[in-house]
Amino acid sequence: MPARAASSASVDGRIAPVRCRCDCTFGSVSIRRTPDTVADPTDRAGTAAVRPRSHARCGRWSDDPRPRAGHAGTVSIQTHAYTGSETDSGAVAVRAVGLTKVYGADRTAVRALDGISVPFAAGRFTAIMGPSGSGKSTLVHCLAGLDTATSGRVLLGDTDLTSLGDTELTLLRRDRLGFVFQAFNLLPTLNAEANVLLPLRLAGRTVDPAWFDEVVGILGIQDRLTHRPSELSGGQQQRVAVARALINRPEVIFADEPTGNLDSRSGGEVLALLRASVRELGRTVVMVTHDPAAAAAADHVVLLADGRLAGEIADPTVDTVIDHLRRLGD
Ligand SMILES: Nc1ncnc2c1ncn2[C@@H]1O[C@H](COP(=O)(O)OP(=O)(O)OP(=O)(O)O)[C@@H](O)[C@H]1O
Repeated sequence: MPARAASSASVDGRIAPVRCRCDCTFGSVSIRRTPDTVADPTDRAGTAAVRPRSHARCGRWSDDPRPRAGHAGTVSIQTHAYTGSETDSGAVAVRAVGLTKVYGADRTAVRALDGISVPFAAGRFTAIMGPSGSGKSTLVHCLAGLDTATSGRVLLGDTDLTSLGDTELTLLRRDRLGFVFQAFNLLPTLNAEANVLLPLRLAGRTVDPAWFDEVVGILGIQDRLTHRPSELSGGQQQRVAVARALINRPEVIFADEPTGNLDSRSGGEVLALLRASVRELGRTVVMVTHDPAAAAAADHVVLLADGRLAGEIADPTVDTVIDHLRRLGD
């Protein structure tokens, strides 16, 4: 099923109210690419001139007050922005509470996380940044149940991950989380469709064809579904990985340097798609990155230094991110 289109109007680069034909829960997205598109990761909305801001679940519409001139060559995603109650109410999707992680022991001990407490808002895109060795990957791995903390807690909604055994953690990761890694981590013997569907197959769940079509439509991989990873570009492989992360409608998608192996164009497209996952599909994304342009695609940046929280940036731009990193000595 192709993504449904939203009707729109744009006057002199200003956002005009639009009426959409969406009938899904969180709203749908229609992606239009012009032949000469060039991804612009600093385009925070990942949109062209018109970005309807809607309350997709109740059908209310409003103007985006900010003038938003079209970015030449931007990945053009015409959206129903997700402004659901989770975001509005400030609900937290996942939270670290006094989290400490020590690798090794005695003289070789490394305190990668040092009692860090930080919430990650539901329905938002948060980037984690900081100097090399500051604990970014360790934090994300602990939040995602891929690594166990030495002390402290990780709360996914009401679930305390640190109280779960290995089997429970495996099931939780499978059922409630999505992952996007720098190295794509696709299974080479499976085609793109089978890779996307893998989490559902492992869970013994059936596929919702409408959701599958919507996800692959958003990610623009409809015509690559029969290809194996070796037959796809890096950017296409990462699109498949994002689709796989979305297919089980996870509460949180964790991304560790998702653009690290991509050229700037493909990286920008993947960032726009992660934003679309948040704004159009109501997901929560937590992403580790070294790239200020990638961080500027997020709603919020959490800064780490020496395993501790070292600052936060609301509504980051490339300049504010670089400025904060400079002050951290990165
Ligand atoms: N398995 C491990 N065993 C021992 N020390 C580790 C291990 N993993 C990470 N560390 C150490 O923990 C600290 C934090 O590492 P981590 O990879 O989380 O940092 P990072 O901020 O993600 O770094 P980078 O930006 O370089 O990827 C570093 O000093 C690192 O050397």
